[in-house]
Amino acid sequence: MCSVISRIKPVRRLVALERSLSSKTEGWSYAATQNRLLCPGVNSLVETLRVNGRSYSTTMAMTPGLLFRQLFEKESSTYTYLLADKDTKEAVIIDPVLETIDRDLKLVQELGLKLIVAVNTHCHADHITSTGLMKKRLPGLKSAISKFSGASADIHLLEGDKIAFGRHCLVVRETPGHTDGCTTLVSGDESMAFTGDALLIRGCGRTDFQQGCATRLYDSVHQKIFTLPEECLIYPAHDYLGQMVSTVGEERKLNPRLTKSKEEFVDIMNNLNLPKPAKIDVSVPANLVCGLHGV
Ligand SMILES: N[C@@H](CCC(=O)N[C@@H](CSS)C(=O)NCC(=O)O)C(=O)O
Repeated sequence: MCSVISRIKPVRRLVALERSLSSKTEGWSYAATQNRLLCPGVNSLVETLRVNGRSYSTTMAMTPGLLFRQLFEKESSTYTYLLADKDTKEAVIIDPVLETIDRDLKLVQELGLKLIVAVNTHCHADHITSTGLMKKRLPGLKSAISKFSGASADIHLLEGDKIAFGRHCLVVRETPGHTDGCTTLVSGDESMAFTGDALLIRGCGRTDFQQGCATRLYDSVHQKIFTLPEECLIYPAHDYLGQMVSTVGEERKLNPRLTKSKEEFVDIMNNLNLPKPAKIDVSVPANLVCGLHGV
């Protein structure tokens, strides 16, 4: 197993999480987030969250020592996320897109970061990942994706795996349903969840291709995402309406699909009648090999 990935038994995970939460510094603690006030309409660009009297943009990390950037690729409406330890400079990128590789690597370089893992939340059908090309440009960079994606990568992720960067980490939760290999990546303090296409803001990933299964997606979201703290920020892989962030509490209450019964959800998903993603026939084969096929 790669050294940046640690696999711990589920019973030990709680103990480890408790330890990491109790070691917070700068007068901030996970418990403190329980008191934070969410401004109304947290989705909007300019609104703020308040923690212990301090204001934060919804695109800033609230974990001390964590650098966080939300980046957008407009053709596929994909969000890429860059997270780094401010002290060690070790960084992880989530769902980078081929078209924006130069922008993303420039930012990494400008910020003096050392990118150690490029992770895909799943095998995307609508755009080509840049992880393969990034690996060519940054020797030492490791690619990661779920074992159940069927895609090649340096690291095949499983439930409970931890992707460590400096003193931070992302914990893998398997959330299949949009595809078999969908994962949600949760920050170690459970303040942020990168949900890929499993849960979108007021929506969810479609289930009509690539092993899609509406009942599986419903169970994944209810068991693996809606069980996170209600203040946990939701960062999806896409948004088609300009929304950038939500929370577990908001989606539990307001998601028009996932607040329904499982039977109603399946009916909604079976009747979306969406056109196929325009690039599906090139994206899927390419993403099965880190985005390098035919590129
Ligand atoms: N028009 C886009 C594809 C839009 C789309 O199908 N998005 C997917 C996620 S990317 S596979 C999805 O699950 N959408 C759910 C929804 O309710 O919109 C294109 O041609 O690429």
